[in-house]
Amino acid sequence: MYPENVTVINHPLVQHKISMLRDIHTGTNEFRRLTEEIAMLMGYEALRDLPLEDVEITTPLETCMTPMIAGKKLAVVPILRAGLGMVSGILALTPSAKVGHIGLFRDPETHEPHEYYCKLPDPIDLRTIVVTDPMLATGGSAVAAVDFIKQHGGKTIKFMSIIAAPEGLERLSKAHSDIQIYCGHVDRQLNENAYICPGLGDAGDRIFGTK
Ligand SMILES: O=P(O)(O)OC[C@H]1O[C@H](OP(=O)(O)OP(=O)(O)O)[C@H](O)[C@@H]1O
Ligand SMILES: O=c1cc[nH]c(=O)[nH]1
Ligand SMILES: [Mg+2]
Repeated sequence: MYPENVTVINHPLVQHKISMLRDIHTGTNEFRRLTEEIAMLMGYEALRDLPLEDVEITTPLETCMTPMIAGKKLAVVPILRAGLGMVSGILALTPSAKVGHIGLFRDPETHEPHEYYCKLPDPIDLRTIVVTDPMLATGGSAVAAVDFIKQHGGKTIKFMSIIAAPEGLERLSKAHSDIQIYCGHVDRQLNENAYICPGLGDAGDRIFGTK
């Protein structure tokens, strides 16, 4: 039903929390908490292919070889602002991950993304990079962020969004068929202002309490 590089994480806990996130009555505090929890649950799934290596551990009874995550080369890269809300959820799983930032805002008229900040951890080419943004609408911001990471040398990229529009999902998966895309729910469509319907409104504003 979706392109090969797309995974919809339809776990009941994720679906339940997304429904709470959508609710117009969900205030900033709860919205932040839910965004963090959903990111953690999605991260559990999105990171299931992290490489393991056997290391020697001494238990109270004996010494054994037992698996641990190989290397420590993970980077979480939120798309500012809204992607920031997902970072703590991923870091709860991988506390040693480095964090980069890509600042993009969408022009309200043209819906084209504009970059205003970029800082990525070195060596970016050796890291698994998890890009976070709760909303994948037209896909313009996601495509621009992944373009940018690739220009800086990034190779292994996973994109995580909580809600995706079919239009954005198609655009991102076509533009970057070599990355893995994870989303919590695929909504019906974009409206004339390129907002996702039914969606949840403006994720950045709801996370940070701005309007
Ligand atoms: O798929 P697109 O059509 O590009 O739209 C999605 C982008 O729009 C929102 O950011 P916004 O521009 O509102 O910035 P903000 O996070 O600072 O609020 C959202 O967080 C995505 O980054
Ligand atoms: O529905 C949308 C679309 C873009 N950005 C948002 O925050 N929400
Ligand atoms: Mg916004």
